[in-house]
Amino acid sequence: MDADTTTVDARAVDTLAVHAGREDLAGLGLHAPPIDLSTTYPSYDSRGEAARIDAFAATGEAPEGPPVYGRLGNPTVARFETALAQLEGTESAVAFASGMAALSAVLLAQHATGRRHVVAVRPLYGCSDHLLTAGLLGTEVTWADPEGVADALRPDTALVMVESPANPTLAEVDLAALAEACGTVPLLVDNTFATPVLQRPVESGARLVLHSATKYLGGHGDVLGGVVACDEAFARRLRQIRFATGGVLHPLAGYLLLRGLATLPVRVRAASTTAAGLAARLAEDPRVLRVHYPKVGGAMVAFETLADPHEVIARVRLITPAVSLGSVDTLIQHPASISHRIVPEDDRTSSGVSDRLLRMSVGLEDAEDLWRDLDQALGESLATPVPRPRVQALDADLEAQLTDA
Ligand code: MET
Repeated sequence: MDADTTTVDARAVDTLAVHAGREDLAGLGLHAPPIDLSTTYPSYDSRGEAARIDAFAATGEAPEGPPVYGRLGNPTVARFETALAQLEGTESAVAFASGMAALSAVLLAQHATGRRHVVAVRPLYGCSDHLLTAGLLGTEVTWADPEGVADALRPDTALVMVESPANPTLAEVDLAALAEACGTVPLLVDNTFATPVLQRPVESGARLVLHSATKYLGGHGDVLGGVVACDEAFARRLRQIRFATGGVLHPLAGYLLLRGLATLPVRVRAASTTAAGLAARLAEDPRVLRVHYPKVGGAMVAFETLADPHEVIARVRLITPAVSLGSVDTLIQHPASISHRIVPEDDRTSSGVSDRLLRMSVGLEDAEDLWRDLDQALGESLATPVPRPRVQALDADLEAQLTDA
């Protein structure tokens, strides 16, 4: 693509979201990006193909021209990668079949250097926690508070990993301070919840930015994907891992993700406005113990109720009772039962994922309609009001009192 990078660098996120990855379309006489479903790419020049395979194996650089075979790359997926890299402010991005495939590729790339130690900050999405804790890819993990990361680093530390805002508590980390504490160890920030509309972690010193593209990037609950935005040197290693292990993003998914990016800023801002309003109303509600809403904003709200959280889930009628997030419809789920079920109970609760916590992904519905549904789902007012902090992180003492009661 012939993008003028000086101009592109100066463009606002709203403009990039609409135009990035599509720079060549007018020249091709196209409006919608073409979908290339090829698994293989014919060539009468086997010597040339051998050279291209050798070059890819040696460098991981995306092949010029047709990619030989679908596992080396795909032009439709490449458009999404180009666009996401521009939105995150990185040189490159490498897309995968899911967020977990993307995280696995980062771990494999680092472990291939002989370093298997990872320092991570809880909470993380339950399956990310599980992948590190269970050592399925040979990882040895040390869990640390953000302030303890520097002390947890070892000569064989391959990676520091954090989510901010974190899934599901929406806890935030000072990314610039954390990046400083990491020194030369790469910092991976899962930016799924904030999206590049609200936060660009590389500007704070992160080397790797992870997304479950299934969520806000896709935005409509109809595509699974993952992506790592990073410098080109790391992207080359990720492409080699992707080629060898096969966790590729399907071209149709690439098309849908590029299409989703175009509306990302308007979706995120609209849903964030509604989410902030709902968080404020929940914080004033006597049936709600605690509300978690991040300073960076966003469309995720977490809260704890005195009512049985399973009953609240059972009573929603407009809100969709489902795991996942980032869709146009509002979703609610109980992390201790679903998204974080696989994390051992003690680890879950000690990282703030209480059994009372509900996590809501606010969509694009009317705010009053959503409030009416939440209001009826929360049930009758309590006979005995409980003293309640407002919007803040978990209060361990109060939680203990409630558990004992
Ligand atoms: C399979 S459970 C979780 C899916 C998604 N990562 C979420 O947090 O909702």
